[in-house]
Amino acid sequence: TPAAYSSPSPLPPPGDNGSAGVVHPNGTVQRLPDIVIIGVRKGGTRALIEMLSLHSAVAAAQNEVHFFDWESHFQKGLPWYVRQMPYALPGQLTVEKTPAYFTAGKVPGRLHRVNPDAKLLLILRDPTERVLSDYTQVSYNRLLKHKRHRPIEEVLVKDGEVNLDYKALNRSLYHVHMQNWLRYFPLGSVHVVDGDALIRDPFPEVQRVERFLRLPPQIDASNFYFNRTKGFYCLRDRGRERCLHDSKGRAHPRVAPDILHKLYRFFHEPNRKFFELVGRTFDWN
Ligand SMILES: Nc1ncnc2c1ncn2[C@@H]1O[C@H](COP(=O)(O)OS(=O)(=O)O)[C@@H](OP(=O)(O)O)[C@H]1O
Repeated sequence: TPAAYSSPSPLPPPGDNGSAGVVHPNGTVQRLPDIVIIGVRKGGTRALIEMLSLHSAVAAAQNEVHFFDWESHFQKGLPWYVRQMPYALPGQLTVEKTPAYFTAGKVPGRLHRVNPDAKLLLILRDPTERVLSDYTQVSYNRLLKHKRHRPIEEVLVKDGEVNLDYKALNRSLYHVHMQNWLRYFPLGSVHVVDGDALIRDPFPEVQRVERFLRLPPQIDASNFYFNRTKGFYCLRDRGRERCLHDSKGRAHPRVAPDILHKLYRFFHEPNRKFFELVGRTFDWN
């Protein structure tokens, strides 16, 4: 009832997510997501949600919703969140992706209160590669706004050491953020997608996601084809071919080998901690 949302907290009391759906005359329903792609920023979240949308039992939100991490959105309350969701057919699972969720401290607790049974997809890349991708995106946006951007070496290193003040570096400390998620969600609720593998050969990774979500296997090898111009796999959906937007798959800056090695070394211990947390290793530098 609307009164429930006029309380100081934008969320109803725990266990009450009765707001959960808006049913439309055509039989579709907008409801809280069953699946949330929580990140990581630049991990391949767009590719993942597009690939998952190939499945007929998945309805995906088009835009990043930023409900749990942006206060201005969060204050609008659950009914607003639900209205950002796609129109799902009966039997379809709803999914949204907001890459910033993974590294935003308040998100796991908030999401857990709304849907403790949510299935979480986390797509990760080699942490160094992710930093370079993050840097590339930020400098590209600054360039568009005619703002100055600092050369990569200047942001990565300070007084000869890895610059811990650089925010993009923190976002690649996967164990720190994962620990925060595991305070609220059991490991079994999180499936980690190997973002580097998804770039090289998406189909097996997508099959693993299908299995985790207990979806009947439906996505097929023929849904993917390598586009040599783009240099990435693109999608074939009922005969129609499409690649991701040009903002996906940008060239990264060249970094001096000694700095690159410093970064690899820096991430070695955090990576080990992450592998321990999730009981699995990844092929990172
Ligand atoms: N098939 C396919 N086509 C194009 N791009 C692909 C694909 N699969 C994964 N990727 C990688 O996705 C990276 C962008 O990640 P995100 O979508 O998570 O970025 S964002 O956080 O939403 O901005 C993007 O990072 P960059 O290469 O650094 O641009 C891509 O490497």
